[in-house]
Amino acid sequence: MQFKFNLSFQRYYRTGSIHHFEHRQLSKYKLKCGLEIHTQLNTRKKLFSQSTNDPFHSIESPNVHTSYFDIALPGTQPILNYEAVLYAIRLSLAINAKVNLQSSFDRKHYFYGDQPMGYQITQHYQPFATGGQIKLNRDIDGVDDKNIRIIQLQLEQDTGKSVYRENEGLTLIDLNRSNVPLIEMVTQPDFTDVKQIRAFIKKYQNLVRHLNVSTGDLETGAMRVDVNLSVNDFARVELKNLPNTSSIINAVKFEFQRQVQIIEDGKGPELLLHPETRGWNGEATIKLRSKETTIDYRYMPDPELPVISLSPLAVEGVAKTLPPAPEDVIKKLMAAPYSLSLKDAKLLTIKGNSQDQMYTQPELLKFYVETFQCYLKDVKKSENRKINYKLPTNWIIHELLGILNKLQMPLKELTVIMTPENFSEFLMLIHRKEISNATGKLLLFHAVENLHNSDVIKEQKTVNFTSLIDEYDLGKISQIDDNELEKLCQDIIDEIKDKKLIENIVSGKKKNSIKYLIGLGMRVSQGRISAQEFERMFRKVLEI
Ligand SMILES: Nc1ncnc2c1ncn2[C@@H]1O[C@H](COP(=O)(O)OP(=O)(O)OP(=O)(O)O)[C@@H](O)[C@H]1O
Ligand SMILES: [Mg+2]
Ligand SMILES: [Mg+2]
Repeated sequence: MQFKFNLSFQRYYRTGSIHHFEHRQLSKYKLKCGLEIHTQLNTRKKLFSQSTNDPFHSIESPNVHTSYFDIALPGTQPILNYEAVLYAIRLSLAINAKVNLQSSFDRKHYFYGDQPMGYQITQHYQPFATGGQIKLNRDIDGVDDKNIRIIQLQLEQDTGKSVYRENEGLTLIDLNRSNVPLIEMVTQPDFTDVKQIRAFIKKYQNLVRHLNVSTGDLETGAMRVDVNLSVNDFARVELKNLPNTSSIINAVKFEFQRQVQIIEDGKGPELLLHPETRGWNGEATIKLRSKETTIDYRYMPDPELPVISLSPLAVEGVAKTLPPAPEDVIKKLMAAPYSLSLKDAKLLTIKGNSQDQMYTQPELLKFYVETFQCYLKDVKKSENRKINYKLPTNWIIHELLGILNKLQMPLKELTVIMTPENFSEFLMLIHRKEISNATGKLLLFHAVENLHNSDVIKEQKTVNFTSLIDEYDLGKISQIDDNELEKLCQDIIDEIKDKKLIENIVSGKKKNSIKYLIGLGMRVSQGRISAQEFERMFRKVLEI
């Protein structure tokens, strides 16, 4: 039956008739979803041992970050890592959850090869924090305003990893991940469509990165999302092992349709009465286990771990160190005087993928804000008082970061010698039209590259752009003689071997190829003559 249904679903889907289906029928079907999100904390040590918390070396070097406790040698006992407790307070406060001053650990029993103790230490009866919410916001998250309530947060251990070598009939066990601290955050079933789920995951991911409690990466498994889903209040189905956002979204879409179809066929009472757990094979959700085979975890308080007893002062202390929420920073940047676009404001606030960045968001934001303030002051002193709000972002986000990436130079290193005052000096050269954009790009690149390769950094002298312009001979030829420019364009045309190209430009067959000529001109003139000037002159010379 199941299989038959899947085929008919595929047919619906592929022929596109799903749209009719949606309009005609779907309003009758109410989706209800709740999420459980597991996040690895990036503390230095593991949750209950002194091993290094570094779960991502498994393939090259399995089982290197393991203590006797992590591999469950009999007689070893857990000792709580307080850093994890501080991280948990941070995250709880950031989502307005109530930190419980007393919380405790419980054992959740199940048998699995990568779970050597035979149970996982979690918080079942008295979780770490309760309540709270995350608000989805139309202007920032791109979905209608919606409040997602949080049920609770609990601290728990991660398990080890099983590596299956099916053709050899082997399962290898790697315990580097065993006992890595996790926070499980559980939401109320408040989600009513898939866009809210996508926005929420992104927002929560941004938050844990912003708070510096986790890398938040889904690809590495540092963040793992389980989705609980029901339709019209039939039993909830839990979707597990969803490796990335697109599988989460596709699995939810599929599962919703599957349940709708079952209800349509009148089989809801028969098939959707019992909770079940399903996985995702890339095309369909597949049954992993049903209620009947659900394990009885035999939860019991862990007798080896005392209750976590927090003083209200500890919680207040952490509260004082919390950075402003990302969306407050974004709103501020989008308002005057910065007036940034949502995209640029996000870039300055929200950490992207955690790997290989030459800067942290707070460093970048500080540099931007300070440069912006200097630029405002400098503009007030200049003749042209019209503020170009985009100038600081364009040059910092779009140009400077590109250069730093190319040179693999950290922003921190650069800002010692290229201060916000210096950078504003550079922006003013463009503001006053003393140099063109193209020259600006060259100048900035040379300046950063030189600093990168020289001893200036050690001497900690700051950069002086005005003298660099002379040094590199980059002054803009603002009053270029038309005859000279004409000769330059003629020379460029004469030197082109591909005469067909010129013919095609003239005949209009390949109009756009004139850009190639302009590019050559810009290169020859080192960007000191503008593209518009070149275009005008090439057209004149070629008589088009
Ligand atoms: N009717 C429902 N439809 C959809 N989701 C639901 C429904 N009822 C509860 N949920 C969601 O199911 C999730 C229950 O998670 P919780 O961690 O409490 O229990 P669990 O899944 O049984 O335990 P485990 O941690 O072992 O997976 C919550 O996210 C909740 O919002
Ligand atoms: Mg669950
Ligand atoms: Mg759970």
